[in-house]
Amino acid sequence: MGEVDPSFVQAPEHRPKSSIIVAEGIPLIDLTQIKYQDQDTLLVSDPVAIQGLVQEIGSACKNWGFFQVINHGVPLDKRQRIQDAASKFFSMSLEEKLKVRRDELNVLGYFEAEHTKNVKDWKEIYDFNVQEPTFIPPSSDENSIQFQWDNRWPQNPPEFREACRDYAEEVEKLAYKLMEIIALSLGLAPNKFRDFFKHNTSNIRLNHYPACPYPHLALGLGRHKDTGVLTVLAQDDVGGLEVRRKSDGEWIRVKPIYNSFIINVGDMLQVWSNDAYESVEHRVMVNSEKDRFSIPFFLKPALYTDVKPLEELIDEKNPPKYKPINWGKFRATRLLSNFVKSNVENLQIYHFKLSQ
Ligand SMILES: O=C(O)CCC(=O)C(=O)O
Ligand SMILES: [Fe+2]
Repeated sequence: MGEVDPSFVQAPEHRPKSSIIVAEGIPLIDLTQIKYQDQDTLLVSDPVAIQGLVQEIGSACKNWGFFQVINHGVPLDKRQRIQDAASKFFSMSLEEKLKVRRDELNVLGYFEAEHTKNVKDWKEIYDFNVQEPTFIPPSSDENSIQFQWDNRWPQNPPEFREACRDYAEEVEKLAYKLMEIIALSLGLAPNKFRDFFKHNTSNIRLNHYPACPYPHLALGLGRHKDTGVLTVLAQDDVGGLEVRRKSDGEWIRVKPIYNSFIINVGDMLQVWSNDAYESVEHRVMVNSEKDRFSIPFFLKPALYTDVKPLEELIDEKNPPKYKPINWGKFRATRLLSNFVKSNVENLQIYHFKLSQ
């Protein structure tokens, strides 16, 4: 088996425990009621009809920051096609995959050296943006780095690009439906968030966690919070995702449920909601026998968006907890720190907290 490369080894306090808590787990929510809605028509022609669902999703966002959905309306064949394409892509030679490798300037494509909290993850990934081309606002800062946001499509497998695009279209619709419900759950107009996504920077990531001989030392993905607004994650049947339970800080394993999606609140929704909903830490265990694949869709606003607590949610008793965060700058700073391994913590939303 040989020695493990030390760059993968987690500090003892962050290593996986030998006992797994499955417990109650994150809430499971049935979306049958909104399954057939199109994203162009508001759901709330009859808000009373979906009141129960709004409440369920609101409590899940508040108490867990995570939930799982079934009967979500994303066609299974499109999910299967992207899963197959991902598996074929990752099974190609490293040389082939490196042709579309991400670097300091090209932020999309293949990457096999990601560090989370400065420890290397046991995984390889492929990122693409959902909106092509990504809308880049003119920069007012001459010194800012001009990243390349163009998708870097591999030549093989030939069906890759189409499978990615078809799936993205469906999962994006689901994300917008969920954002309407989330708006309602915060007492906002259902279309409150819509304009933020006109020039969105949402992306999809294909994750491949190869079987790992050191499951007690390494993690597939170290503990982190998602920076965007909302994540819609498809995981396969291997399992390994753990969520930090808000009530007591325990790591709870998310049990795979066939054809379900895992939804979680991202940092930007935490800021918009002025901490009503929090972005929760999660991490991924590796498996010593099986490879695991997962596909998160990260809903993200336009680069020019200044994210700040929404006016409707603040008043004298509940003053804003954050200074405005320019999404483009926040993202650029994080991209730079993710690329180089450094010993300082990368930029987090609490750096923008206002003292109360
Ligand atoms: O693979 C998973 O289950 C989670 C992936 C994840 O958290 C991420 O890519 O941000
Ligand atoms: Fe994540």
